[in-house]
Amino acid sequence: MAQVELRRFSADTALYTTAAVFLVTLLLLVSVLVASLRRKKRNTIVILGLSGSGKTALFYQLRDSSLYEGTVTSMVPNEDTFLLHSEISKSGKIKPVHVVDLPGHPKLRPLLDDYLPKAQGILFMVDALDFVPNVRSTAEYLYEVLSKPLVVKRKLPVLIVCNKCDKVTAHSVDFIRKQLEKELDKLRVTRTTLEGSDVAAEIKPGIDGEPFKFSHCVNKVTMVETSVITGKVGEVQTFIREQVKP
Ligand SMILES: Nc1nc2c(ncn2[C@@H]2O[C@H](COP(=O)(O)OP(=O)(O)OP(=O)(O)O)[C@@H](O)[C@H]2O)c(=O)[nH]1
Ligand SMILES: [Mg+2]
Repeated sequence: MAQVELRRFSADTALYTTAAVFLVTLLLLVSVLVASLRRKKRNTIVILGLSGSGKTALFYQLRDSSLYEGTVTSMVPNEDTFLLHSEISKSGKIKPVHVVDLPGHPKLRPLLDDYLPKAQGILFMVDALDFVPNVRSTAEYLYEVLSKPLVVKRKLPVLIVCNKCDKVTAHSVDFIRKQLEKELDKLRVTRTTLEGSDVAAEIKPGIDGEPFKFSHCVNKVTMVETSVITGKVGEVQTFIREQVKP
């Protein structure tokens, strides 16, 4: 009788040990998988916008909190992987962000297609001071971005950064939003009547038959006001960290 009990006891122990080993192995496998998926997650933020809107100035403000006094238009992409300057004093392991500042020169626009596949979010900069004369070209560039199949299908978040708000004559976010929505609405009609392979590949942003609104886009499109020159870029940093988790 005692022998039967002993045998049952050792059988139970063997069963529990096997189950425990199996569970630990499973847990280990899951954590390795999660870690490798986290590592593969994109950490690139792309800064776009017309020439002179302040992309390079923002890049240096984010990286070094330094004032970029340059007046030279960029001719090559400016990129680096770094911790946002505002996070440097934080303890613990923080994931660095890869920031790419793409030149606004129209001839260099095709570079966009090399960088967008790596992007986790887009900062689209607008010069709020010199906005009215450039509204059409700003809307055209923004349309190009918002209608890219990659942007729509991957639901890439776009933050429209209305820069240079330190100047009293800078336009408000509300004004810029209304004007851009109006222009994008017109572009939806004219672009679809154009011939050409690029246009054919575009996905018309917004809801068909309704006036264009950023809130109708499949991807999240939001707007903020900044002054790169005075360091008022907090909402840009928040946006970056929403896309690239620390
Ligand atoms: N007042 C004011 N000026 C700014 C601000 N941000 C940038 N600037 C100025 O705007 C000008 C253009 O800035 P850049 O950063 O070179 O512009 P960019 O978008 O990189 O232009 P490209 O390289 O030609 O595409 C520079 O003279 C900056 O000093 C700002 O917040 N306020
Ligand atoms: Mg530049």
